[in-house]
Amino acid sequence: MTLIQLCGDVALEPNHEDPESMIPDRSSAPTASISKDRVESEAAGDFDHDDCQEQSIAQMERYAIDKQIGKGGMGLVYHAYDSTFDREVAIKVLLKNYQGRDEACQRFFQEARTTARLQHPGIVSVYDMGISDDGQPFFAMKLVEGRTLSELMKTENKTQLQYSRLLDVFARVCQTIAYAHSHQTVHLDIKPSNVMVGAYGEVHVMDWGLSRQLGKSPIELTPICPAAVEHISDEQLSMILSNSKIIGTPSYMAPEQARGHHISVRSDVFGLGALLCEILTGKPPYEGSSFRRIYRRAARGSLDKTYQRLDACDADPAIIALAKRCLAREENARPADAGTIATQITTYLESSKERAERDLCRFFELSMDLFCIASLDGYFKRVNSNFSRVLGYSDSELISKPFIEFLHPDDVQQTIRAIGTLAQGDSIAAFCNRYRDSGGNYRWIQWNAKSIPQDNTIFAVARVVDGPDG
Ligand SMILES: Nc1ncnc2c1ncn2[C@@H]1O[C@H](COP(=O)(O)OP(=O)(O)OP(=O)(O)O)[C@@H](O)[C@H]1O
Repeated sequence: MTLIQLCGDVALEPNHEDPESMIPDRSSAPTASISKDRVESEAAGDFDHDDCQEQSIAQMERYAIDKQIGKGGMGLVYHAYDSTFDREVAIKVLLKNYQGRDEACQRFFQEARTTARLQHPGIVSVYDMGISDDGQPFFAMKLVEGRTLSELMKTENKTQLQYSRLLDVFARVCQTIAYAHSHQTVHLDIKPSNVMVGAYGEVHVMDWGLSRQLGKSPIELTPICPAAVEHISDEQLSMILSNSKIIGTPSYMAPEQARGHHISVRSDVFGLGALLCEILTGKPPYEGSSFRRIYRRAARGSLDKTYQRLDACDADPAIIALAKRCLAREENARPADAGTIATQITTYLESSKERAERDLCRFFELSMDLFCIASLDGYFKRVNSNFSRVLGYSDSELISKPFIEFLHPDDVQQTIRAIGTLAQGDSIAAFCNRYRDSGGNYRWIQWNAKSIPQDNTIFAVARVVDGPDG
């Protein structure tokens, strides 16, 4: 039975109405499974993920396998110890069901080679590849100790601080993809589960298994006839996509990538927009109760609801506009490449930090109070101009000596006790001591302070009072 008719260069007209309404009721349709969540070209097939429960890898001479730490569309990832270099590594092993399939093996090693060729702090280093002692294709790479962006987004609540942290992660992803674009490589599967944030804040773009090397022109695929995917099962759709060499994850896919027209750097630009959309709204551009529904939305570029969702979120309009530009249905309406987005988001983040700093300084200047940031080991790190006005010293004089040197000798012990209280994480309120001014006179100063012990930092606000009782 012929399931599909592949046609020539057919474009799907984006449906600006609710795409769900056009889909016959197939409430019994299976929901997207892991293997179908991502569309793969050569290796797609009858893989059963339950089988990987039974897959293990024998210990190797160089690598001592510890435990499984991840599972992806093509492989299992293990934590291991590399005895040659005395270090921990991650080892990815091709899933058992793909072993013995030449194309799948080639693609697996191609992933290792591409990742190794791209040398950038945002891409894990590949150390080794080969066949394990028990005959399984594997490659060894830097072990990233951290969490995926999708895990981070689930746990982070969206305070302003965490939101700007996620935007920082996004900027780093853009820089990494920009580097890949400058080496004519497109990733084609940008999504939160393919971004890992390490324990020290390092950001890695993972899973270059679907990446492609671009020539001078975009890579042409085999376009899918829209009618072919209207009334078919998820399994049939998987097969059609596989035959058309369509690759990616439908929830995050550019329309031209999903339709099988072609792929270019602007397909990755859409992927970056999809990542930004999930950071801003908590959801990817396309949602649906089944793989088929999500795929159809992607192929049609049914983005009206996505744009509405973005408009309704409480992010800065400049960032919403950037996300919408990246998610433009028409490729030419998107930013030219990841480098352009990296510049825009970095400029935005720097200017918002500068703005926040400027606003803060204006408040400091308006106030008659003394503001300072100090360290728990007894030095001012930063003081506002009121310190100089009140005490007559320059900022550098105040910062260069332990603050205890300015104190009245009778106030030293109780000040040390107050710092002890702050070091425990407790605040102090209306604490008074005397500071010597540049003329040798002592001024009573009343402090309110709190600390962040893990940052070794005290934040304090003070004012001159007539005596300990004000
Ligand atoms: N170098 C690494 N260090 C630590 N953990 C890793 C490393 N590489 C992968 N992992 C973990 O293994 C999981 C599976 O990774 P993998 O690249 O095989 O697939 P994936 O990107 O999650 O899935 P898919 O291939 O289906 O898109 C990751 O989500 C991550 O948690």
